Amino acid sequence: MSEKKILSNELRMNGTPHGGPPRLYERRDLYDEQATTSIAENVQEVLSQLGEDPEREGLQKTPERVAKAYQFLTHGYSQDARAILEGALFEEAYDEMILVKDIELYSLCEHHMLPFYGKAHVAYIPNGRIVGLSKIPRTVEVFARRLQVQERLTMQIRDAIDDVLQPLGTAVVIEARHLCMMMRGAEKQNSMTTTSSMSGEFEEHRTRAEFMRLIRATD
Ligand SMILES: Nc1nc2c(ncn2[C@@H]2O[C@H](COP(=O)(O)OP(=O)(O)OP(=O)(O)O)[C@@H](O)[C@H]2O)c(=O)[nH]1
Ligand SMILES: [Zn+2]
Repeated sequence: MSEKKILSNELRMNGTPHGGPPRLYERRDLYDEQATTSIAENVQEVLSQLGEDPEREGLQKTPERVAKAYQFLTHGYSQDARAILEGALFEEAYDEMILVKDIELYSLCEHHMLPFYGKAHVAYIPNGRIVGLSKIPRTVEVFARRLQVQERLTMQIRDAIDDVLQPLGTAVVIEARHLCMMMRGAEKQNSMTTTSSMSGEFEEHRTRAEFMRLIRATD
C-alpha cells in the first residue's frame, strides 16, 4: 500500500494519523474529517516534492497539522457575517460616530496563501439602530478568515455593515503587512498597506477627517 493510502486510512480510523485520544482542546467543529484526510494526503506529497522525508519523526504529524491549520485559517467560508450582525441589533437614538479601532486581523493572501496581518478600524453612524459591539470584530473575522486581497476584505466588511444596519455611513480602514512581500518576492520588511472603504456621510470630507483623526489618536 502506498504511504499516502496508509496515512489516509489511519486518519479515517483514528482521527489523527498516529492514533491516541482525541485532543480535547481542539475545536472539533472547525475540522471536517474528510477534508483533513484529503488535504493531509496532498501536503504529504508536497513535502516529498520539496525534498523532505515525510516519514521522519518531526514531520509525521505535519500533514494533519497543516490540514487543520488551513481549515482554521479559512473557517470564515462557513460563517455568515450578516447573520452575526442581525443577531444583536438594538433600536437606539444615538446618532454620532461609533468607532471600534485596532481590531487585530490575520488573513491569507489569495495569490500566495501567505499571511497578511494588521489592524482594522471600523466606524459607522447609526440611523436608529446600533449593533452589539462584539459583532464588529466578529464581522472582520468572518471575512479575514478566507483567501483574500486586502481591498476586497475592506469592502466586504463595509458592505455587510451597510446592508444590515442601513446606517448613515460606514468607514473601514485596514493597515496590514503582507508576508508575501516580506519573506519572498519584493522582500520589503517595512512597508505597510493601507486600504479604506467609506460610504454615506464618511464620503464627506469633514466626517472622514474626524474618523482618520480618531484612528490616529493615541491613548
Ligand atoms: N492588490 C493586492 N495585491 C496583493 C495582495 N496580496 C498579495 N498581492 C500581490 O499579488 C501580486 C501577484 O502578482 P504575480 O506577479 O502574479 O505574482 P508573483 O510573481 O509571485 O509576484 P511578486 O510578489 O512580485 O514576486 C503580487 O504583486 C502581490 O504583492 C492584496 O491583498 N492586494
Ligand atoms: Zn501574496
